[in-house]
Amino acid sequence: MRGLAAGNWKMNGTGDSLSEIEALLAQHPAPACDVLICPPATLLARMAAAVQGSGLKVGGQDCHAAASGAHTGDISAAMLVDAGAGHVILGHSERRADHRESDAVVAAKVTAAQAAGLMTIVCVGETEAERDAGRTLDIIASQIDGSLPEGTDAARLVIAYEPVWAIGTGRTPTNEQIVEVHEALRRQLQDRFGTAEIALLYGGSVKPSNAAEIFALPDVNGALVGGASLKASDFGAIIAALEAAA
Ligand SMILES: O=C[C@H](O)COP(=O)(O)O
Repeated sequence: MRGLAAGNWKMNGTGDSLSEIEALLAQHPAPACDVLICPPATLLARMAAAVQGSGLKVGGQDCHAAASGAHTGDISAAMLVDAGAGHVILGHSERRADHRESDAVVAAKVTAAQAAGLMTIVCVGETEAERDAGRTLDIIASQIDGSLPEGTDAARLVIAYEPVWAIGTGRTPTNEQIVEVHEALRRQLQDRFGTAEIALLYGGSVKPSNAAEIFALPDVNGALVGGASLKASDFGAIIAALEAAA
């Protein structure tokens, strides 16, 4: 399956930051893997215009489960599509923590986003306390069960495994820990959807210096990158590592 290097800019970036996209396009005019940037919503339409006709895609970082209505500050899936998005990240641990998003809320968003035609990148991952208690695989299996609603379209699904304790900390799991979780995810998704074609991304402190090693692991089909996606030079090096791993 084609690898996916996805960048999540989180709450970073203004109009000036679009120069990083121009630099990335100059470095990777025709990437041999899928490349996605999810900027803040304020930049989505401008970034979509900037990457038009290139191999680079843009996506949202979240959407509301409702199609429209009285939800101040929220954005619907159709609005993301209208702004040029083809993907949306759902259930990121920062949304789960900052906005108390439950698995059921994430599941409702998956239904709405897929109905609007978006590829959905659903995030799962354990906290450090859960890992220390030996509950990692149970937590992740339960997040997958709860966050993927009946009727989920596997062809519009990507899963990102992001250990909460590895996000933005510079710490990463061991290769064995990543493989253990990705193998469990692969089995669970194969059992439920009857396909091994769902891309599994690893996320959490991916950077140019560790990307090649992570991409060489079985059942790792790419990465969801936070901090290192903000600079074209760093994200470009991660894209190159994924291209080389194919
Ligand atoms: O969505 C991205 C992840 O939360 C990873 O963030 P990070 O690469 O800054 O650790």
